[in-house]
Amino acid sequence: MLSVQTDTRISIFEGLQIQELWQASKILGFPSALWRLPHTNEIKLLISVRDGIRKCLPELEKMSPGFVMSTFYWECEQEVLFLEGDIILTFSEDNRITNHDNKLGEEHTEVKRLVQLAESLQAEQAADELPAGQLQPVTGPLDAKSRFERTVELAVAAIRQNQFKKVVLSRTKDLAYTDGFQPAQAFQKLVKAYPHAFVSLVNLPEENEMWLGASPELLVEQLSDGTFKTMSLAGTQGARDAAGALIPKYDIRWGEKEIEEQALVSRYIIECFKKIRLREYLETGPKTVLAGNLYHLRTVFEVDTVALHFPELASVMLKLLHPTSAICGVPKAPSLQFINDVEGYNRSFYSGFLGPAQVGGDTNLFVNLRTVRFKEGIATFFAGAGITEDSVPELEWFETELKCDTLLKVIGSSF
Ligand SMILES: C=C(O[C@@H]1C=C(C(=O)O)C=C[C@H]1O)C(=O)O
Repeated sequence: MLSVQTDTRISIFEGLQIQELWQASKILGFPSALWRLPHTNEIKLLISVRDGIRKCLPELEKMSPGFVMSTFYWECEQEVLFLEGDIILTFSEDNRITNHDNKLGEEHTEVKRLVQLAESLQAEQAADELPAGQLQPVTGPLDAKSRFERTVELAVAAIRQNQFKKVVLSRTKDLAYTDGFQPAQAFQKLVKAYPHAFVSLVNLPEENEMWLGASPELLVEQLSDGTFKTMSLAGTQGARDAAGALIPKYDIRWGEKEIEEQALVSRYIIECFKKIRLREYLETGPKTVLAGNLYHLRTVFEVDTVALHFPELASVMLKLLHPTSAICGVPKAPSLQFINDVEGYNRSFYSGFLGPAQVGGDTNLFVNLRTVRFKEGIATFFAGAGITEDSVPELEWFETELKCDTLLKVIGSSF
Protein backbone atom coordinates (compact mmCIF):
# COMPACT_ATOMS: atom_id res chain seq x y z
CA MET A 1 0.00 0.00 0.00
CA LEU A 2 1.25 3.47 -0.85
CA SER A 3 1.09 6.11 1.82
CA VAL A 4 2.08 9.74 1.61
CA GLN A 5 3.59 11.14 4.77
CA THR A 6 4.33 14.81 5.04
CA ASP A 7 4.57 15.01 8.84
CA THR A 8 6.14 12.12 10.72
CA ARG A 9 5.03 13.36 14.14
CA ILE A 10 2.49 11.21 15.99
CA SER A 11 0.63 14.36 17.00
CA ILE A 12 1.04 18.06 16.33
CA PHE A 13 2.01 18.55 19.98
CA GLU A 14 5.07 16.32 19.75
CA GLY A 15 8.35 18.10 20.46
CA LEU A 16 6.60 20.89 22.38
CA GLN A 17 7.28 21.30 26.07
CA ILE A 18 5.22 22.39 29.06
CA GLN A 19 6.79 25.84 29.29
CA GLU A 20 5.83 27.09 25.81
CA LEU A 21 2.44 25.37 25.73
CA TRP A 22 1.58 26.95 29.08
CA GLN A 23 2.74 30.37 27.90
CA ALA A 24 0.89 30.08 24.57
CA SER A 25 -2.38 29.09 26.20
CA LYS A 26 -1.99 31.97 28.68
CA ILE A 27 -1.38 34.49 25.88
CA LEU A 28 -4.42 33.17 23.97
CA GLY A 29 -6.58 33.48 27.10
CA PHE A 30 -7.37 29.75 27.37
CA PRO A 31 -8.20 28.52 30.87
CA SER A 32 -5.67 25.83 31.71
CA ALA A 33 -4.42 23.59 34.49
CA LEU A 34 -1.15 21.77 35.08
CA TRP A 35 -0.89 19.16 37.80
CA ARG A 36 1.07 16.22 39.17
CA LEU A 37 -0.60 13.79 41.55
CA PRO A 38 1.28 12.66 44.69
CA HIS A 39 3.73 9.78 44.20
CA THR A 40 3.47 9.80 40.40
CA ASN A 41 5.87 10.93 37.68
CA GLU A 42 3.30 12.10 35.17
CA ILE A 43 2.45 15.74 34.62
CA LYS A 44 -0.88 16.60 32.99
CA LEU A 45 -1.65 19.78 31.08
CA LEU A 46 -5.31 20.53 30.41
CA ILE A 47 -6.34 23.35 28.08
CA SER A 48 -9.91 24.56 27.53
CA VAL A 49 -9.90 26.14 24.11
CA ARG A 50 -13.65 26.52 23.59
CA ASP A 51 -15.97 28.60 25.76
CA GLY A 52 -13.94 29.94 28.65
CA ILE A 53 -14.67 28.47 32.06
CA ARG A 54 -17.98 26.77 32.67
CA LYS A 55 -19.69 26.43 36.00
CA CYS A 56 -21.40 23.26 37.12
CA LEU A 57 -22.53 21.26 40.11
CA PRO A 58 -19.77 18.88 41.18
CA GLU A 59 -21.62 15.68 40.35
CA LEU A 60 -18.30 14.02 39.91
CA GLU A 61 -19.33 10.66 38.49
CA LYS A 62 -21.38 12.33 35.73
CA MET A 63 -18.76 14.80 34.54
CA SER A 64 -16.74 14.75 31.36
CA PRO A 65 -12.95 14.90 31.88
CA GLY A 66 -11.97 18.29 33.28
CA PHE A 67 -10.57 20.25 36.19
CA VAL A 68 -12.67 21.47 39.12
CA MET A 69 -11.95 24.50 41.30
CA SER A 70 -14.00 25.97 44.13
CA THR A 71 -13.67 28.87 46.52
CA PHE A 72 -13.66 28.29 50.29
CA TYR A 73 -17.19 29.65 50.49
CA TRP A 74 -19.17 26.95 48.73
CA GLU A 75 -22.47 25.43 49.67
CA CYS A 76 -23.67 22.15 48.31
CA GLU A 77 -26.16 23.46 45.84
CA GLN A 78 -23.73 25.97 44.37
CA GLU A 79 -21.81 25.52 41.15
CA VAL A 80 -18.03 25.34 40.98
CA LEU A 81 -15.59 26.30 38.22
CA PHE A 82 -15.09 23.62 35.60
CA LEU A 83 -12.28 23.70 33.05
CA GLU A 84 -13.37 21.40 30.24
CA GLY A 85 -10.64 18.99 29.12
CA ASP A 86 -10.59 19.87 25.39
CA ILE A 87 -6.90 19.03 25.26
CA ILE A 88 -5.22 16.88 27.90
CA LEU A 89 -1.53 16.19 27.41
CA THR A 90 0.58 13.88 29.55
CA PHE A 91 4.27 14.59 30.08
CA SER A 92 7.02 12.54 31.65
CA GLU A 93 9.01 14.27 34.39
CA ASP A 94 11.71 15.06 31.83
CA ASN A 95 9.15 17.08 29.84
CA ARG A 96 8.39 14.68 26.96
CA ILE A 97 4.82 14.18 25.76
CA THR A 98 3.81 10.57 26.43
CA ASN A 99 0.10 10.82 25.68
CA HIS A 100 -2.26 13.28 24.03
CA ASP A 101 -6.00 13.53 24.13
CA ASN A 102 -7.41 16.19 21.82
CA LYS A 103 -11.20 16.17 21.62
CA LEU A 104 -11.31 18.78 18.88
CA GLY A 105 -8.97 17.28 16.29
CA GLU A 106 -5.77 18.72 14.87
CA GLU A 107 -7.55 20.80 12.23
CA HIS A 108 -9.49 22.87 14.78
CA THR A 109 -8.57 26.55 14.34
CA GLU A 110 -7.92 27.21 18.03
CA VAL A 111 -5.79 24.07 18.38
CA LYS A 112 -3.70 25.15 15.39
CA ARG A 113 -3.31 28.67 16.81
CA LEU A 114 -2.13 27.22 20.10
CA VAL A 115 0.45 24.94 18.49
CA GLN A 116 1.77 27.64 16.16
CA LEU A 117 2.22 30.10 18.99
CA ALA A 118 3.89 27.46 21.20
CA GLU A 119 6.29 26.65 18.35
CA SER A 120 7.28 30.27 17.86
CA LEU A 121 7.75 30.73 21.61
CA GLN A 122 9.94 27.63 21.63
CA ALA A 123 12.11 29.11 18.88
CA GLU A 124 12.34 32.47 20.69
CA GLN A 125 13.24 30.85 23.99
CA ALA A 126 16.02 28.87 22.37
CA ALA A 127 17.39 32.10 20.88
CA ASP A 128 17.51 34.23 24.01
CA GLU A 129 17.42 33.36 27.69
CA LEU A 130 14.65 35.19 29.47
CA PRO A 131 15.83 37.61 32.15
CA ALA A 132 15.16 36.40 35.67
CA GLY A 133 12.41 38.26 37.47
CA GLN A 134 12.40 39.34 41.06
CA LEU A 135 10.30 38.92 44.13
CA GLN A 136 10.17 41.84 46.54
CA PRO A 137 8.38 42.56 49.78
CA VAL A 138 5.40 44.88 49.49
CA THR A 139 5.15 47.55 52.12
CA GLY A 140 1.89 46.36 53.56
CA PRO A 141 0.43 46.78 57.02
CA LEU A 142 3.36 46.57 59.42
CA ASP A 143 1.16 45.15 62.12
CA ALA A 144 0.19 41.94 60.20
CA LYS A 145 1.71 39.82 62.96
CA SER A 146 -0.03 41.58 65.83
CA ARG A 147 -3.33 41.63 63.90
CA PHE A 148 -3.18 37.87 63.34
CA GLU A 149 -2.19 37.24 66.95
CA ARG A 150 -5.13 39.34 68.09
CA THR A 151 -7.53 37.15 66.05
CA VAL A 152 -5.98 34.09 67.73
CA GLU A 153 -6.57 35.65 71.18
CA LEU A 154 -10.19 36.30 70.25
CA ALA A 155 -10.58 32.71 69.09
CA VAL A 156 -9.08 31.28 72.29
CA ALA A 157 -11.47 33.49 74.31
CA ALA A 158 -14.45 32.29 72.23
CA ILE A 159 -13.36 28.64 72.73
CA ARG A 160 -13.11 29.20 76.51
CA GLN A 161 -16.67 30.55 76.38
CA ASN A 162 -17.69 27.32 74.64
CA GLN A 163 -18.73 29.00 71.38
CA PHE A 164 -16.84 26.24 69.51
CA LYS A 165 -13.94 23.79 70.06
CA LYS A 166 -11.60 24.60 67.20
CA VAL A 167 -11.29 27.22 64.46
CA VAL A 168 -8.74 27.55 61.66
CA LEU A 169 -7.59 31.13 61.23
CA SER A 170 -5.60 32.25 58.23
CA ARG A 171 -3.82 35.24 56.79
CA THR A 172 -1.99 36.33 53.65
CA LYS A 173 1.51 37.49 52.78
CA ASP A 174 2.03 39.73 49.73
CA LEU A 175 5.16 39.99 47.60
CA ALA A 176 5.58 41.85 44.33
CA TYR A 177 6.82 39.94 41.28
CA THR A 178 8.30 41.29 38.07
CA ASP A 179 7.80 40.28 34.44
CA GLY A 180 10.49 37.61 34.42
CA PHE A 181 8.40 35.33 36.61
CA GLN A 182 7.86 31.98 34.91
CA PRO A 183 4.96 30.07 36.46
CA ALA A 184 5.54 26.79 34.61
CA GLN A 185 9.16 26.79 35.81
CA ALA A 186 8.03 27.43 39.40
CA PHE A 187 5.57 24.52 38.99
CA GLN A 188 8.36 22.22 37.88
CA LYS A 189 10.50 23.17 40.85
CA LEU A 190 7.65 22.27 43.20
CA VAL A 191 7.16 18.96 41.37
CA LYS A 192 10.80 18.05 42.05
CA ALA A 193 10.87 19.34 45.63
CA TYR A 194 7.61 17.76 46.83
CA PRO A 195 7.00 14.26 45.45
CA HIS A 196 4.29 13.60 48.11
CA ALA A 197 2.19 16.68 47.28
CA PHE A 198 -0.49 17.48 44.73
CA VAL A 199 1.32 20.16 42.75
CA SER A 200 -0.87 22.35 40.55
CA LEU A 201 -0.91 25.54 38.52
CA VAL A 202 -4.21 26.95 37.26
CA ASN A 203 -4.76 29.88 34.93
CA LEU A 204 -8.13 31.63 35.29
CA PRO A 205 -8.20 34.27 32.53
CA GLU A 206 -11.57 35.72 33.55
CA GLU A 207 -10.28 36.45 37.04
CA ASN A 208 -6.94 37.47 35.55
CA GLU A 209 -5.16 35.28 38.08
CA MET A 210 -3.08 32.16 38.43
CA TRP A 211 -2.93 29.80 41.41
CA LEU A 212 0.11 27.68 42.18
CA GLY A 213 0.20 25.17 45.03
CA ALA A 214 1.63 22.03 46.62
CA SER A 215 -1.20 20.58 48.69
CA PRO A 216 -0.64 17.74 51.16
CA GLU A 217 -4.36 17.21 51.78
CA LEU A 218 -6.72 15.01 49.79
CA LEU A 219 -10.39 15.92 50.10
CA VAL A 220 -12.06 13.20 48.00
CA GLU A 221 -10.69 10.65 45.58
CA GLN A 222 -12.72 8.24 43.48
CA LEU A 223 -10.71 5.83 41.37
CA SER A 224 -11.97 3.89 38.36
CA ASP A 225 -11.50 0.64 40.32
CA GLY A 226 -14.15 1.86 42.80
CA THR A 227 -11.83 2.95 45.63
CA PHE A 228 -12.91 6.06 47.52
CA LYS A 229 -10.46 7.90 49.78
CA THR A 230 -10.38 10.90 52.08
CA MET A 231 -8.09 11.92 54.94
CA SER A 232 -7.84 13.92 58.12
CA LEU A 233 -4.66 15.97 58.20
CA ALA A 234 -3.86 18.32 61.07
CA GLY A 235 -1.28 19.04 63.74
CA THR A 236 1.85 20.77 62.54
CA GLN A 237 5.50 20.97 63.50
CA GLY A 238 8.65 22.05 61.69
CA ALA A 239 10.53 19.18 60.03
CA ARG A 240 14.01 20.73 60.24
CA ASP A 241 16.31 21.41 63.15
CA ALA A 242 18.14 24.71 63.78
CA ALA A 243 20.93 23.66 61.39
CA GLY A 244 18.41 22.96 58.61
CA ALA A 245 18.72 19.14 58.76
CA LEU A 246 15.60 17.00 58.42
CA ILE A 247 14.48 15.62 61.79
CA PRO A 248 13.85 11.87 61.33
CA LYS A 249 10.20 10.85 61.58
CA TYR A 250 10.83 8.50 64.52
CA ASP A 251 12.14 11.44 66.59
CA ILE A 252 8.88 13.35 66.21
CA ARG A 253 6.69 13.53 69.31
CA TRP A 254 3.22 15.07 69.34
CA GLY A 255 1.68 17.09 72.15
CA GLU A 256 -1.86 16.78 73.46
CA LYS A 257 -2.95 19.87 71.52
CA GLU A 258 -1.99 18.43 68.11
CA ILE A 259 -3.33 14.95 68.89
CA GLU A 260 -6.70 16.41 69.89
CA GLU A 261 -6.74 18.82 66.93
CA GLN A 262 -6.26 15.99 64.44
CA ALA A 263 -8.65 13.65 66.27
CA LEU A 264 -11.37 16.30 65.87
CA VAL A 265 -10.93 16.13 62.09
CA SER A 266 -11.08 12.31 62.10
CA ARG A 267 -14.21 12.40 64.24
CA TYR A 268 -15.75 14.88 61.83
CA ILE A 269 -15.13 12.53 58.87
CA ILE A 270 -16.63 9.60 60.79
CA GLU A 271 -19.70 11.76 61.59
CA CYS A 272 -20.08 12.42 57.84
CA PHE A 273 -19.97 8.64 57.16
CA LYS A 274 -22.57 8.14 59.90
CA LYS A 275 -24.95 10.65 58.27
CA ILE A 276 -25.15 8.36 55.25
CA ARG A 277 -25.07 5.19 57.40
CA LEU A 278 -21.77 4.07 55.95
CA ARG A 279 -20.00 1.69 58.33
CA GLU A 280 -17.66 -0.25 56.04
CA TYR A 281 -14.56 1.88 55.85
CA LEU A 282 -10.89 1.19 56.46
CA GLU A 283 -9.17 3.66 58.78
CA THR A 284 -5.36 3.87 58.80
CA GLY A 285 -3.49 6.13 61.20
CA PRO A 286 -2.86 8.59 62.67
CA LYS A 287 0.64 8.54 61.25
CA THR A 288 3.31 11.22 61.09
CA VAL A 289 3.75 12.41 57.50
CA LEU A 290 6.16 14.84 55.90
CA ALA A 291 4.71 17.72 53.86
CA GLY A 292 7.55 19.88 52.55
CA ASN A 293 9.19 21.57 55.53
CA LEU A 294 6.52 20.37 57.96
CA TYR A 295 5.27 17.25 59.71
CA HIS A 296 1.54 16.57 60.15
CA LEU A 297 -0.62 13.84 61.63
CA ARG A 298 -2.71 11.97 59.07
CA THR A 299 -5.43 9.33 59.09
CA VAL A 300 -6.59 7.86 55.77
CA PHE A 301 -10.15 6.56 55.24
CA GLU A 302 -10.88 4.16 52.38
CA VAL A 303 -14.15 2.68 51.07
CA ASP A 304 -14.80 0.05 48.41
CA THR A 305 -17.70 1.69 46.53
CA VAL A 306 -18.13 -1.31 44.22
CA ALA A 307 -18.78 -3.68 47.13
CA LEU A 308 -21.19 -1.12 48.63
CA HIS A 309 -22.92 -0.32 45.31
CA PHE A 310 -22.28 3.36 45.99
CA PRO A 311 -20.70 4.87 42.84
CA GLU A 312 -21.69 8.44 43.77
CA LEU A 313 -20.00 8.37 47.20
CA ALA A 314 -17.36 10.99 46.27
CA SER A 315 -20.03 13.57 45.29
CA VAL A 316 -22.05 12.85 48.42
CA MET A 317 -19.00 13.08 50.68
CA LEU A 318 -17.73 16.25 49.00
CA LYS A 319 -20.96 18.00 50.00
CA LEU A 320 -20.81 16.64 53.54
CA LEU A 321 -17.11 17.21 54.12
CA HIS A 322 -16.40 20.68 52.79
CA PRO A 323 -15.40 22.80 54.68
CA THR A 324 -13.73 20.19 56.92
CA SER A 325 -12.52 20.93 60.40
CA ALA A 326 -8.95 20.93 59.04
CA ILE A 327 -9.63 24.31 57.42
CA CYS A 328 -12.78 25.63 59.16
CA GLY A 329 -13.53 24.34 62.66
CA VAL A 330 -15.67 22.32 65.06
CA PRO A 331 -18.63 22.65 65.15
CA LYS A 332 -18.86 23.89 61.57
CA ALA A 333 -21.51 26.65 61.76
CA PRO A 334 -20.17 28.79 64.65
CA SER A 335 -16.53 28.43 63.58
CA LEU A 336 -17.41 29.44 60.01
CA GLN A 337 -19.29 32.45 61.37
CA PHE A 338 -16.26 33.36 63.48
CA ILE A 339 -13.97 33.19 60.42
CA ASN A 340 -16.39 35.46 58.55
CA ASP A 341 -16.51 37.97 61.36
CA VAL A 342 -12.90 38.04 62.49
CA GLU A 343 -10.49 36.95 59.77
CA GLY A 344 -10.90 40.23 57.93
CA TYR A 345 -10.22 39.23 54.30
CA ASN A 346 -11.65 37.07 51.52
CA ARG A 347 -10.08 33.58 51.34
CA SER A 348 -11.11 33.28 47.67
CA PHE A 349 -9.85 29.88 46.36
CA TYR A 350 -7.54 29.31 49.35
CA SER A 351 -8.86 26.35 51.41
CA GLY A 352 -11.41 25.64 48.69
CA PHE A 353 -10.85 22.50 46.62
CA LEU A 354 -9.36 21.71 43.24
CA GLY A 355 -8.25 18.86 41.03
CA PRO A 356 -8.95 16.67 38.02
CA ALA A 357 -12.38 15.08 37.59
CA GLN A 358 -12.85 11.95 35.49
CA VAL A 359 -9.41 12.19 33.92
CA GLY A 360 -8.56 8.63 32.90
CA GLY A 361 -11.63 7.60 34.90
CA ASP A 362 -10.25 8.99 38.19
CA THR A 363 -11.26 12.00 40.28
CA ASN A 364 -8.77 13.50 42.75
CA LEU A 365 -9.82 16.65 44.59
CA PHE A 366 -7.46 18.29 47.07
CA VAL A 367 -7.82 21.07 49.61
CA ASN A 368 -6.23 24.20 48.16
CA LEU A 369 -3.45 24.68 50.73
CA ARG A 370 0.19 25.80 50.51
CA THR A 371 -0.95 28.02 47.72
CA VAL A 372 -0.12 31.36 46.12
CA ARG A 373 -2.20 33.58 43.83
CA PHE A 374 -0.51 35.64 41.12
CA LYS A 375 -2.53 38.67 40.15
CA GLU A 376 -1.54 42.05 38.74
CA GLY A 377 2.07 41.91 39.90
CA ILE A 378 1.27 40.73 43.44
CA ALA A 379 1.98 37.20 44.68
CA THR A 380 -0.34 36.50 47.61
CA PHE A 381 0.59 33.53 49.83
CA PHE A 382 -2.14 32.07 52.06
CA ALA A 383 -1.71 30.08 55.27
CA GLY A 384 -3.75 29.14 58.30
CA ALA A 385 -3.43 27.34 61.61
CA GLY A 386 -5.83 25.35 63.76
CA ILE A 387 -6.66 27.23 66.97
CA THR A 388 -7.71 25.35 70.09
CA GLU A 389 -8.00 26.27 73.74
CA ASP A 390 -4.25 25.70 74.21
CA SER A 391 -3.06 27.88 71.32
CA VAL A 392 -0.23 30.37 71.87
CA PRO A 393 -0.77 33.30 69.45
CA GLU A 394 2.89 33.82 68.53
CA LEU A 395 3.45 30.11 67.86
CA GLU A 396 0.41 30.06 65.56
CA TRP A 397 1.90 33.02 63.65
CA PHE A 398 5.18 31.14 63.22
CA GLU A 399 3.22 28.13 61.97
CA THR A 400 1.67 30.26 59.22
CA GLU A 401 5.15 31.61 58.34
CA LEU A 402 6.46 28.04 57.98
CA LYS A 403 3.48 27.17 55.78
CA CYS A 404 4.17 30.16 53.49
CA ASP A 405 7.82 29.06 53.33
CA THR A 406 6.77 25.72 51.84
CA LEU A 407 6.34 27.52 48.52
CA LEU A 408 8.54 30.54 49.01
CA LYS A 409 11.73 28.58 49.69
CA VAL A 410 11.33 26.60 46.46
CA ILE A 411 9.94 29.11 43.99
CA GLY A 412 11.77 32.20 45.25
CA SER A 413 14.31 31.78 42.45
CA SER A 414 11.71 31.50 39.66
CA PHE A 415 11.27 35.23 39.77
C1 LIG B 1 -4.78 25.59 57.10
C2 LIG B 1 -3.70 25.00 56.64
O1 LIG B 1 -3.35 23.71 56.89
C3 LIG B 1 -4.23 22.86 57.61
C4 LIG B 1 -4.09 23.05 59.05
C5 LIG B 1 -3.18 22.32 59.79
C6 LIG B 1 -2.97 22.63 61.25
O2 LIG B 1 -3.67 23.47 61.79
O3 LIG B 1 -2.06 22.04 61.88
C7 LIG B 1 -2.48 21.26 59.19
C8 LIG B 1 -2.76 20.87 57.94
C9 LIG B 1 -3.89 21.44 57.20
O4 LIG B 1 -5.03 20.66 57.40
C10 LIG B 1 -2.77 25.73 55.70
O5 LIG B 1 -1.83 25.11 55.22
O6 LIG B 1 -3.02 26.90 55.41
